[in-house]
Amino acid sequence: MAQDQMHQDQPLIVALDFPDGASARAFASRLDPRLCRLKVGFELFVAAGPALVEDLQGRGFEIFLDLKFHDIPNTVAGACRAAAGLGVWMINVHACGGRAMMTAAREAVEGAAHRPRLIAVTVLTSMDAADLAASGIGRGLEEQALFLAGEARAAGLDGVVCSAREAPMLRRALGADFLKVTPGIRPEGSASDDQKRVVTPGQAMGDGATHLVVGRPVTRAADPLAVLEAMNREIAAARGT
Ligand SMILES: O=C(O)c1cc(=O)[nH]c(=O)n1[C@@H]1O[C@H](COP(=O)(O)O)[C@@H](O)[C@H]1O
Repeated sequence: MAQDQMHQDQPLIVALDFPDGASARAFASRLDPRLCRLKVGFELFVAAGPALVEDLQGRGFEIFLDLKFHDIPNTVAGACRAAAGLGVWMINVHACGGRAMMTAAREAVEGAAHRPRLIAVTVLTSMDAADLAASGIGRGLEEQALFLAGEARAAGLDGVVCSAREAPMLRRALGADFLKVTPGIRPEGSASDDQKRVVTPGQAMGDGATHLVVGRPVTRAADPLAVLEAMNREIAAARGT
């Protein structure tokens, strides 16, 4: 099966939050690219760099390079261009960097030979209303997520990272095609860890999430493949497929 065909309907993204390339490679060898994409974030990218991304892609995994760029437009555009050059499937920026920054990011990836999906982080799933207020934001949680998602859409981005709890509201406001990548996913009965807004895989899909990011429930599992298979079954049931 062509890689594109294999991946196009796969909503699960496993967060490879490991401290070094060796641990990430060892863990990835226990997974199957037909069951998930992989997310490489700050910790791993700083430790292991582009070579690891290329290695994982060589094993058939599509990569979400989660570096959450947030800087002046010119700097973010350059970072996005460099990330696109790695051939990754998806990259992201922080929506609170502003519309000009997001527009510069979008123009940079549009000019690249390989155009990754470009999405923006709205309100982190580790934050609740009190955290938002404490960081000086006057809007409520949902209002802020909706505002930032609207800014991302106005800048021409493909979607947002948001809590699945906000997905129904964002689907109503911005449509089903605007990507809603939702971390804070926890299968029934698993620990919330530091996530304050958690949702089960089935519930997230039912609520309009297009992709689910899940880390520790898979990376700390005794049998990660079994957890992925169970999550994929739950997703298929929620989609009615
Ligand atoms: O951008 C992200 O991926 C992200 C945004 C957000 O609001 N919340 C959030 O948890 N994440 C990422 O999603 C992953 C969640 O991991 P677990 O909490 O272990 O499932 C981590 O890699 C986070 O960096």
